[in-house]
Formats: sequence, structure tokens, C-alpha cells
Amino acid sequence: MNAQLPMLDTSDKSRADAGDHGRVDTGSRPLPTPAELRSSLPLDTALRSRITAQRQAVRAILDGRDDRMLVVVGPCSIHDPKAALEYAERLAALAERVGDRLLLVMRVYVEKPRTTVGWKGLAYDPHLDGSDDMAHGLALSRQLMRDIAALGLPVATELLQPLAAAYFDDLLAWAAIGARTTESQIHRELASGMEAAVGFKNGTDGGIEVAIAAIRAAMHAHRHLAIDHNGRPVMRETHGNPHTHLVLRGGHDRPNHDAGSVRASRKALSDAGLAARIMVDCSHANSRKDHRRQAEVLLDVLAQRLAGDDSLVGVMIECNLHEGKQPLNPTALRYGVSITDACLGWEATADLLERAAERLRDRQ
Ligand SMILES: O=C[C@H](O)[C@H](O)COP(=O)(O)O
Ligand SMILES: C=C(OP(=O)(O)O)C(=O)O
Repeated sequence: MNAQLPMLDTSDKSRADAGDHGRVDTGSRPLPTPAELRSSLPLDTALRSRITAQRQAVRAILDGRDDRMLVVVGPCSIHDPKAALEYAERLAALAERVGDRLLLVMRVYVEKPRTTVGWKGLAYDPHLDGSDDMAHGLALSRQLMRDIAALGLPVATELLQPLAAAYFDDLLAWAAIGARTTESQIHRELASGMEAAVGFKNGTDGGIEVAIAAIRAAMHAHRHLAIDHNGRPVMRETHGNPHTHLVLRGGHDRPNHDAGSVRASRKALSDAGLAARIMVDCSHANSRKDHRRQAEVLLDVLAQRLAGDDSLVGVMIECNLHEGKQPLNPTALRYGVSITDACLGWEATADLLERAAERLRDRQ
């Protein structure tokens, strides 16, 4: 019990020492703490209240107190803050036009999970060149989310690296835990401490059981290991998040937005004693990775909703200023085009959402 612990050597030299497999850990670069970044990019009282109101609006839809549909829409990933802000300005104007029937929340995805390897997002590699200037990436991400929230648009993101969440989670109205991390206890703990509502994607194989288990886990209070805003390790206590839900994204090229799959998901939720609230991701395996098919998926979900399925509380759409995707070549990038998954273009999405709002109005 009283054994002497070795003194910790935190010098760069120690970090660069060779491991026993003969390879070197190439070192580390210090980053600002979340507290430091938050104080250099603070939220004023008006913005704080606005974000509280945005979160309440999302929760009201999930609780069935507001019969509008939640629409999480925006680029697959953000790589150019200027284009993202132009997108946000257009979306904020559209949100006003359809706001009686749809609550638009912008995807501001700054962390990307990769199937194997690839560019990991603005927060990690903002110069898109492998230099991984994370201090700049985290600051850019926070600043962009703050600018978008200030436009009046609720902000959504995928929470991937739990350590990154504290840099921007005070700005979020909605968050996703992705298909590759829904089964992770660490992400369930993270979701259990979030103020924002959290959607859990079904697994990449299409299985919804992992998401249902995740919802149950995140509803509970947890104690877990974490780093506080000042960078200190802490035992964190979470309160449990009552505003979580299932996101159907299909799996292995098999969609799961059809009425049969939605019915089966509703039953599985109810068998687990959970509220039937489902969002359909119109992209990924539901579109069979063909971005144009997102329109068909959305119209199918809308038809189910109009036929009386109120468990369908929301949809997700991957959309950018311009359609499609492009390879990541930092010296030859087309403005407003995705460098990760292919997206619908702005006009097609705006038209689709105007039509969706119109149909929902007709039902009233
Ligand atoms: O939504 C984005 C992608 O589908 C996800 O990040 C996986 O990307 P990858 O298969 O290209 O790595
Ligand atoms: C990575 C994403 O989705 P999924 O986790 O469903 O693959 C995404 O929505 O960007």
C-alpha cells in the first residue's frame, strides 16, 4: 500500500522515449483547457438564454408537447467556416419560412468517425493538410458554433471524442452519438451528462438493440472518470438524460426507414419501456449512400407521419451549399462541396423542406 510511486517525468523527452517495440511515441503538443477556450470565446447572457430556449424547443418535440418535426440538416462535415456560415444564413432564413411546422437544427459536425482512416474533422485538422493544428481547430469549431447559434439556429453535432465535448457542449441544442460509438459505455456516460437532447444511431450493421441499450444507459445517473474544464482528472457525476432517442440510419446498405422497420423499432422501444420517439437519418445506409435518394426517404417518412405515426419525431438530412462530394485536395477545393459523404445541394433541400412543411400544414 505504501509502495513508492515513481516520479512522473512529463518532459517532452520522456514522451518521445522509445517504447519496448522499438518505435517512438512522437510526443505531444499542449492544448488550451476547455475553461481557457470558453473564456476566450464566451457566451453572453442573451446567447445563453437563446440556447436554453433552443434546447427546450427540441425537448418539447421529443416530449410530444410540440407537434412540429425536428429536422437536423447540414453538411456531412464542416471544413470551411466561411461556407458553413453562408449555409447557416440561408438555413436561418428557411427556418423562418417553415418554422410553423419544422424546427430546423443545423448539423455543425466538426469531428468525423472514420471506418478506417481519413480526415477527422475541422476540430482536429482545420488546415486540411495533416498538420493537425487542434488548438486552432477547437477554437474555430467553438467560434463557428457560437456564430451559428447567434444567428438563431440551434446547433447539432456528433460527439465523438469525450474530451472534446467540453470545448463546445454549452452551445449544443442536440447531439448525436454515431453508429460506430453507440455501443460504447463511455459515450453513453457522456450522453447521460448532456443538457442537450441526444440521438443514438443504430449500429452500422443496422441493429437497433445497441441504440436501445444506449438510451436506457444514458437515462441513468453515472459516475465516471473524466477531465474537468481545467484539465484535471475528476470523478464526474451525471444526472441521466431523459431526452434521448433512437436514430434509424439503416445498415450495410439495408435501409430501415420503411413502415415495417419503423413499426418494429417502435415495438422494441415500447418492450424496453421507452418512449416511442424516432428520428430517421435520410442519408447513410437509408439512402444507400446515394445523396439524391435522401429526398425519397424523407417523403416516405413524411407519408408515414401523415398517416398517423407520431413516433416519427424527426429527420436528418446531409446537405451542403452544392451537391455531391469532392476529394480532399487542399489546393483545389470547390467552395461549398462536401469532402466527406456526398450531400444534397441547397436548392434541392430547401425545396424539399418547403414541400414537407406545406404537406404538414395541409394535414392541420
Ligand atoms: O458520415 C460520415 C461517414 O459516413 C462516416 O464518417 C464514415 O466515413 P468513412 O467510411 O468515409 O470513413
Ligand atoms: C457519421 C455519421 O453517421 P453514422 O454514425 O450514422 O455513420 C454522420 O451522421 O455524420
